[in-house]
Amino acid sequence: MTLFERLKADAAPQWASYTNHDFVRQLGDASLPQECFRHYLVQDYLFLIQFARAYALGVYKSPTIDDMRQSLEGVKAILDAELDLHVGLCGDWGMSRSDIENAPEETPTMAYTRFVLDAGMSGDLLDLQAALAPCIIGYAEIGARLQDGGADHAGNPYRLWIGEYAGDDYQKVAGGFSCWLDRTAAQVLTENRYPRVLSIFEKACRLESDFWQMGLDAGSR
Ligand SMILES: Cc1ncc(C[n+]2csc(CCO)c2C)c(N)n1
Repeated sequence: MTLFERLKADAAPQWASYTNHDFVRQLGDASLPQECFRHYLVQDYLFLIQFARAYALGVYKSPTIDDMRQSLEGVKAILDAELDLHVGLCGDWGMSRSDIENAPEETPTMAYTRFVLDAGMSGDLLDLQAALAPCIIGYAEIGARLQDGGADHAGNPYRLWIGEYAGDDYQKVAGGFSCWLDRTAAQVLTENRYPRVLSIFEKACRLESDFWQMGLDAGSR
Protein backbone atom coordinates (compact mmCIF):
# COMPACT_ATOMS: atom_id res chain seq x y z
CA MET A 1 0.00 0.00 0.00
CA THR A 2 1.36 3.43 -0.86
CA LEU A 3 1.30 6.21 1.72
CA PHE A 4 -1.24 8.00 -0.45
CA GLU A 5 -3.55 4.93 -0.39
CA ARG A 6 -3.25 4.75 3.38
CA LEU A 7 -4.03 8.46 3.83
CA LYS A 8 -6.96 8.25 1.43
CA ALA A 9 -8.42 5.26 3.32
CA ASP A 10 -7.97 6.94 6.72
CA ALA A 11 -9.44 10.22 5.48
CA ALA A 12 -12.25 8.49 3.56
CA PRO A 13 -15.07 10.93 4.54
CA GLN A 14 -13.00 14.03 3.68
CA TRP A 15 -11.74 12.42 0.46
CA ALA A 16 -15.27 11.51 -0.63
CA SER A 17 -16.65 15.01 0.12
CA TYR A 18 -13.85 16.51 -1.96
CA THR A 19 -13.76 14.20 -4.97
CA ASN A 20 -17.55 13.67 -5.17
CA HIS A 21 -18.45 17.30 -4.48
CA ASP A 22 -21.56 18.63 -6.26
CA PHE A 23 -19.31 20.90 -8.34
CA VAL A 24 -17.54 17.79 -9.71
CA ARG A 25 -20.81 15.95 -10.31
CA GLN A 26 -22.21 18.94 -12.20
CA LEU A 27 -19.02 19.24 -14.29
CA GLY A 28 -19.58 15.62 -15.25
CA ASP A 29 -23.23 15.93 -16.25
CA ALA A 30 -22.70 19.40 -17.78
CA SER A 31 -25.30 20.94 -15.46
CA LEU A 32 -22.80 23.27 -13.74
CA PRO A 33 -23.80 26.92 -14.33
CA GLN A 34 -21.13 28.50 -16.53
CA GLU A 35 -20.84 31.42 -14.09
CA CYS A 36 -19.67 28.95 -11.44
CA PHE A 37 -16.99 27.55 -13.72
CA ARG A 38 -15.74 31.02 -14.71
CA HIS A 39 -15.48 32.01 -11.09
CA TYR A 40 -13.62 28.81 -10.28
CA LEU A 41 -11.18 29.31 -13.18
CA VAL A 42 -10.20 32.80 -12.06
CA GLN A 43 -9.64 31.72 -8.47
CA ASP A 44 -7.73 28.68 -9.71
CA TYR A 45 -5.30 30.95 -11.56
CA LEU A 46 -4.61 32.81 -8.31
CA PHE A 47 -4.34 29.44 -6.56
CA LEU A 48 -1.70 28.23 -9.04
CA ILE A 49 0.50 31.28 -8.40
CA GLN A 50 0.63 30.37 -4.70
CA PHE A 51 1.13 26.75 -5.62
CA ALA A 52 4.30 27.68 -7.50
CA ARG A 53 5.53 29.27 -4.26
CA ALA A 54 4.70 26.08 -2.38
CA TYR A 55 6.80 24.03 -4.80
CA ALA A 56 9.56 26.63 -4.42
CA LEU A 57 9.35 26.09 -0.67
CA GLY A 58 9.72 22.39 -1.50
CA VAL A 59 13.09 23.18 -3.13
CA TYR A 60 14.17 24.87 0.10
CA LYS A 61 12.85 22.06 2.30
CA SER A 62 14.39 19.28 0.18
CA PRO A 63 16.86 16.99 1.95
CA THR A 64 18.42 15.71 -1.29
CA ILE A 65 19.28 17.06 -4.73
CA ASP A 66 16.77 14.63 -6.25
CA ASP A 67 14.05 16.14 -4.07
CA MET A 68 15.18 19.63 -5.07
CA ARG A 69 14.90 18.65 -8.75
CA GLN A 70 11.46 17.15 -8.21
CA SER A 71 10.23 20.34 -6.52
CA LEU A 72 11.85 22.50 -9.19
CA GLU A 73 9.97 20.56 -11.89
CA GLY A 74 6.75 21.55 -10.10
CA VAL A 75 7.75 25.23 -10.06
CA LYS A 76 8.71 25.12 -13.74
CA ALA A 77 5.57 23.24 -14.82
CA ILE A 78 3.43 25.98 -13.30
CA LEU A 79 5.46 29.04 -14.33
CA ASP A 80 6.42 27.85 -17.83
CA ALA A 81 3.21 26.07 -18.84
CA GLU A 82 0.23 25.82 -16.50
CA LEU A 83 -0.33 29.55 -15.98
CA ASP A 84 -0.35 30.25 -19.73
CA LEU A 85 -2.61 27.26 -20.38
CA HIS A 86 -4.92 28.65 -17.77
CA VAL A 87 -4.97 32.09 -19.37
CA GLY A 88 -5.86 30.33 -22.64
CA LEU A 89 -8.68 28.40 -21.01
CA CYS A 90 -9.97 31.58 -19.35
CA GLY A 91 -9.82 33.24 -22.80
CA ASP A 92 -12.05 30.48 -24.21
CA TRP A 93 -14.49 31.43 -21.46
CA GLY A 94 -14.40 35.12 -22.36
CA MET A 95 -11.95 36.39 -19.75
CA SER A 96 -8.77 38.34 -20.48
CA ARG A 97 -5.42 38.08 -18.72
CA SER A 98 -6.04 41.35 -16.89
CA ASP A 99 -9.50 40.13 -15.80
CA ILE A 100 -7.87 37.26 -13.98
CA GLU A 101 -4.71 38.97 -12.77
CA ASN A 102 -6.73 41.80 -11.22
CA ALA A 103 -9.35 39.61 -9.60
CA PRO A 104 -9.31 39.70 -5.79
CA GLU A 105 -8.22 36.52 -4.06
CA GLU A 106 -11.21 35.10 -2.22
CA THR A 107 -11.09 33.76 1.32
CA PRO A 108 -11.21 30.02 0.39
CA THR A 109 -8.32 30.59 -2.05
CA MET A 110 -6.28 32.33 0.63
CA ALA A 111 -7.19 29.76 3.27
CA TYR A 112 -6.14 26.80 1.15
CA THR A 113 -2.94 28.18 -0.33
CA ARG A 114 -1.68 29.71 2.91
CA PHE A 115 -2.47 26.50 4.75
CA VAL A 116 -0.28 24.56 2.31
CA LEU A 117 2.53 27.10 2.64
CA ASP A 118 2.31 27.04 6.43
CA ALA A 119 2.29 23.23 6.58
CA GLY A 120 5.56 23.28 4.65
CA MET A 121 7.05 26.25 6.44
CA SER A 122 6.45 24.91 9.92
CA GLY A 123 7.22 21.31 8.99
CA ASP A 124 9.48 19.31 6.69
CA LEU A 125 9.16 18.08 3.10
CA LEU A 126 6.79 15.27 4.12
CA ASP A 127 4.39 17.75 5.78
CA LEU A 128 4.44 19.87 2.65
CA GLN A 129 3.84 16.84 0.42
CA ALA A 130 0.92 15.73 2.63
CA ALA A 131 -0.65 19.17 2.09
CA LEU A 132 -0.06 19.01 -1.69
CA ALA A 133 -1.18 15.41 -2.24
CA PRO A 134 -4.98 15.88 -2.28
CA CYS A 135 -4.68 18.56 -4.87
CA ILE A 136 -2.21 16.82 -7.20
CA ILE A 137 -3.59 13.28 -6.96
CA GLY A 138 -7.25 14.20 -6.36
CA TYR A 139 -7.56 15.99 -9.70
CA ALA A 140 -6.14 12.95 -11.50
CA GLU A 141 -8.73 10.71 -9.84
CA ILE A 142 -11.56 13.13 -10.60
CA GLY A 143 -10.52 13.56 -14.25
CA ALA A 144 -10.18 9.80 -14.82
CA ARG A 145 -13.51 9.04 -13.16
CA LEU A 146 -15.40 11.66 -15.15
CA GLN A 147 -13.82 10.46 -18.40
CA ASP A 148 -14.56 6.81 -17.59
CA GLY A 149 -18.18 7.82 -17.07
CA GLY A 150 -18.22 9.33 -20.57
CA ALA A 151 -18.41 12.94 -19.30
CA ASP A 152 -15.99 14.28 -21.93
CA HIS A 153 -18.47 13.99 -24.82
CA ALA A 154 -18.71 16.79 -27.41
CA GLY A 155 -21.81 18.27 -25.78
CA ASN A 156 -20.10 18.92 -22.45
CA PRO A 157 -18.65 22.47 -22.29
CA TYR A 158 -16.26 21.26 -19.58
CA ARG A 159 -14.72 18.47 -21.67
CA LEU A 160 -11.36 20.26 -22.15
CA TRP A 161 -10.93 20.59 -18.40
CA ILE A 162 -11.86 16.92 -17.90
CA GLY A 163 -9.54 15.83 -20.73
CA GLU A 164 -6.63 17.79 -19.26
CA TYR A 165 -6.76 15.93 -15.94
CA ALA A 166 -7.78 12.57 -17.40
CA GLY A 167 -4.97 12.74 -19.97
CA ASP A 168 -1.82 10.62 -19.82
CA ASP A 169 0.44 13.57 -19.07
CA TYR A 170 -1.42 14.60 -15.95
CA GLN A 171 -1.97 11.00 -14.83
CA LYS A 172 1.82 10.57 -14.96
CA VAL A 173 2.38 13.74 -12.91
CA ALA A 174 0.04 12.39 -10.22
CA GLY A 175 1.63 8.91 -10.25
CA GLY A 176 5.09 10.47 -10.02
CA PHE A 177 3.99 12.58 -7.07
CA SER A 178 2.71 9.51 -5.21
CA CYS A 179 6.07 7.74 -5.72
CA TRP A 180 7.92 10.82 -4.51
CA LEU A 181 5.71 10.91 -1.39
CA ASP A 182 6.65 7.27 -0.73
CA ARG A 183 10.35 8.00 -1.12
CA THR A 184 10.16 10.79 1.46
CA ALA A 185 8.05 8.64 3.80
CA ALA A 186 10.62 5.84 3.60
CA GLN A 187 13.19 8.29 4.97
CA VAL A 188 11.25 10.11 7.70
CA LEU A 189 7.81 8.64 8.44
CA THR A 190 7.32 6.89 11.77
CA GLU A 191 4.09 5.51 13.25
CA ASN A 192 4.30 8.18 15.96
CA ARG A 193 4.33 10.82 13.35
CA TYR A 194 1.61 9.42 11.09
CA PRO A 195 -1.40 11.08 12.85
CA ARG A 196 0.03 14.53 12.19
CA VAL A 197 0.64 13.75 8.53
CA LEU A 198 -2.93 12.42 8.26
CA SER A 199 -4.29 15.56 9.92
CA ILE A 200 -2.57 17.76 7.30
CA PHE A 201 -3.95 15.57 4.50
CA GLU A 202 -7.50 15.72 5.93
CA LYS A 203 -7.40 19.49 6.26
CA ALA A 204 -6.20 19.89 2.68
CA CYS A 205 -9.16 17.72 1.51
CA ARG A 206 -11.56 19.94 3.44
CA LEU A 207 -10.02 23.04 1.89
CA GLU A 208 -10.41 21.49 -1.59
CA SER A 209 -14.12 20.96 -0.85
CA ASP A 210 -14.41 24.61 0.23
CA PHE A 211 -12.73 25.62 -3.03
CA TRP A 212 -15.39 23.77 -5.07
CA GLN A 213 -18.10 25.26 -2.86
CA MET A 214 -16.79 28.75 -3.59
CA GLY A 215 -17.41 28.01 -7.28
CA LEU A 216 -20.93 26.75 -6.65
CA ASP A 217 -21.77 29.72 -4.42
CA ALA A 218 -20.83 32.09 -7.25
CA GLY A 219 -23.92 30.85 -9.08
CA SER A 220 -26.28 32.15 -6.40
CA ARG A 221 -24.89 35.65 -5.98
C1 LIG B 1 -7.94 24.00 -6.31
C2 LIG B 1 -7.07 23.14 -7.15
N1 LIG B 1 -6.67 21.95 -6.71
C3 LIG B 1 -5.89 21.16 -7.47
C4 LIG B 1 -5.47 21.56 -8.73
C5 LIG B 1 -4.62 20.67 -9.58
N2 LIG B 1 -3.28 21.20 -9.70
C6 LIG B 1 -2.70 21.79 -8.67
S1 LIG B 1 -1.13 22.32 -9.05
C7 LIG B 1 -1.21 21.75 -10.55
C8 LIG B 1 -0.04 21.83 -11.44
C9 LIG B 1 0.85 20.67 -11.19
O1 LIG B 1 1.95 20.76 -12.00
C10 LIG B 1 -2.46 21.18 -10.77
C11 LIG B 1 -2.84 20.60 -12.05
C12 LIG B 1 -5.90 22.82 -9.15
N3 LIG B 1 -5.52 23.31 -10.35
N4 LIG B 1 -6.70 23.58 -8.37
